[in-house]
This record gives sequence, C-alpha cells and structure tokens, in this order.
Amino acid sequence: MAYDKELAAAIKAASLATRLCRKVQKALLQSDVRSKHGRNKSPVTVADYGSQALVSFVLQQEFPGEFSLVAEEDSNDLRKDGGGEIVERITKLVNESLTSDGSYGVSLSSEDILKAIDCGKSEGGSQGRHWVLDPIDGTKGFVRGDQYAVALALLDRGNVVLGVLACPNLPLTSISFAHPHSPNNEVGCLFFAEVGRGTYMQPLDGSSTVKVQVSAVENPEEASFFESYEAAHSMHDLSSLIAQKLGVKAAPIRMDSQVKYGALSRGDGAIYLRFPRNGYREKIWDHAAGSIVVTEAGGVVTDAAGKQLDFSKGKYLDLDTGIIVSNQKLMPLLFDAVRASLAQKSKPQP
Ligand SMILES: Nc1ncnc2c1ncn2[C@@H]1O[C@H](COP(=O)(O)O)[C@@H](OP(=O)(O)O)[C@H]1O
Ligand SMILES: [Mg+2]
Ligand SMILES: [Mg+2]
Ligand SMILES: [Mg+2]
Repeated sequence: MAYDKELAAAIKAASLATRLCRKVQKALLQSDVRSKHGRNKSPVTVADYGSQALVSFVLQQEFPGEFSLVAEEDSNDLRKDGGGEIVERITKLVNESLTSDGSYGVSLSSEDILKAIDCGKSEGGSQGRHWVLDPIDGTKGFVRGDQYAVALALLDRGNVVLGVLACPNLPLTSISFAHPHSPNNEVGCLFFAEVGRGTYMQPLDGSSTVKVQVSAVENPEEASFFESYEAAHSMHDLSSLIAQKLGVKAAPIRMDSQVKYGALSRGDGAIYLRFPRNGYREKIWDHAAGSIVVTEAGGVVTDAAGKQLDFSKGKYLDLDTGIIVSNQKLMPLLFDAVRASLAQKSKPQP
C-alpha cells in the first residue's frame, strides 16, 4: 500500500530509539536531566536528544533527499557552554544503539548528532510530507520511572497517514485497573497504524502482531477513563465533573504520555480526557501518532467542540479548549457531558 516503506522505516526507527531510552531509564543519572529554558521549564534528558538524533538519522538514511521532520527538541541548549559533556554522552548512546542494530555501519561524531537533532526544525503544514516526532513523550513519566512513548507519525498534505507509538513500559496484556503498574506483567508494546488499514500491536521485543480495536462499551457506567498523571497538564477536577455527569464509576487511570492513546486503542479504557489549563497550546507531536492509532482502531478523537484535530497548521494544534477521545457509541454522551461541565465551570460561583 501507499506508505508501506515509510511504516517499516518508522517501526525500525522507533524501536531502535526505545533501546536507547530503556538503557537510560534503567540507569538515569541526575546529570542526564536538564531543564528547558523559558517559561515552561519542562525536563529534557539525554534520552530525549538521543532518541531524536537516532530517529532523524534512520529516517534520513531511508529517505535521502525527501526529508522533512517536525520534532520537539533542538540543539540550542546543547551548543551552549557546558553542553560538551552531555553531547559526548548522547553521541556514545546513539552510536551504541546503531551498532547494536547492525544495519548502519557508521560512527557519528558529536557534530553529526547535533545536526541530526536540528533536522527536526521543519514547521510542517498542509503541503507535502512531514515526519512528526516526539522523541520521548512523557519525559516527566520517564524520569519518574513510569510510562513514556516514542511517538512518530507521517503527515501527507496535512493529514496523519501513519503513526507508530512505542511504549516500553506498557504491559502487553490489558492494564488491570486494580493494579495498573503490576510488576509481574511483561512490558513493552509497539502500536502502529496506517490510514485505512487498522491498528496493530506487537511486543517491542518480538514479532507476533495482533489487530486491536477500541472498547465496545456503550454504557458510561462501565467505562473507565484516562487522563494525564500530571495535574499541571490537564484539569483533573474538570474530568472528574465530566465523569460524574456521565455516571462513570471507576476511578481515573492516570498515565503519562500518548501511551493513553495506545491503551485506549486496544480497549483498556473507553475514554481519554485532556483539558490543559488556560493558554496552553498543544503541539502536533503530542497527538499525531496517538490520534491515528485510536481512529484506525475505530475510535474518535476531537476537540471539545467536536471538531477533528487539524494537523495542517504547523507545529501547533488550533483547538477549542481540550481533547476528548472515545468510541463511536459513547462519543455523543461524552460530548454532552463535556459541554455541560464546561458551561457549569464557567459560571460565576455564588
Ligand atoms: N502545562 C501543560 N499543559 C498541558 N500539556 C503540557 C503542559 N506542559 C507540558 N505539556 C505536554 O504534555 C506532554 C505529556 O503529556 P501527558 O500529560 O499526557 O503525560 C508533554 O510532552 P513531553 O513530555 O514530550 O514534553 C508536553 O508536551
Ligand atoms: Mg518535552
Ligand atoms: Mg510530548
Ligand atoms: Mg517529548
């Protein structure tokens, strides 16, 4: 089909990047974690940079000459004074991962690494093809030892046409809601989806592939919902009000990153609610791969006004208030509960 070569390359690149991430998460050093500059001091680690350099390098090898990448990280902070040691560490990690794969017999220099990272500076848009990468989505979860994902998607004329979500810490079998972090469960899933062809899941370390479908739950009382682990990323009080209006009985499943989209695509829960606080602008790399993984599994992803997400406007998503995800049956009820809850919240308190 149309994007088979791209899909194979994306799976290869994301899988390779997770090897690097797993190694770093196992032995996370304080010096591996840095704060980004600017107002929102989110963390960034050697693994975010290493993953971006690896994916960028692999995609450029596979598609020489026709390459555009919109990615989260850039090398600005690494090029400043004091960045040298950290760049050396990233270079070593990337070269070790490339060697472990065997298909790229090269050793990259520190400058090669910085250049590969900066290849992700494309602005995207509605023309042509653009890869969209979040090298580690859920860096806060990654640093905590929790969930994170390597999220890679391809835009073709503004539409997401394929997505790969590698989730190194997600159990292979459905999350038990009583024990979402059950230690006995084997972990490491990769979800992939191509437009019109469905969503599939495979173990990160293996090859058996299964087709996945969103939950068929129609009764909201039986639905469970996902939201961000970080209260700063999504208003937990608002989602709790929405859940209450719907009659949802289960407690929320709080997890970092687009792993939520992956888990929802295989029916672990039926609803995902995301309501950032005022003024936050969502980026395309935080939703591109996740949204196609869910829609190709039969789900629906919209903003709070019921509009499909528009990935054609550059780096940012232009949204009404928040993002809501569910199956086709539940969506109308969910949408009503969201509108009613937003209206209630915006009323002045007596
Ligand atoms: N104040 C904020 N509100 C909403 N989202 C935020 C935020 N600050 C950071 N984020 C985004 O939330 C993402 C993690 O999503 P989640 O809340 O589902 O775990 C982060 O991705 P990164 O970890 O790639 O930076 C970041 O882009
Ligand atoms: Mg980040
Ligand atoms: Mg992210
Ligand atoms: Mg990230």
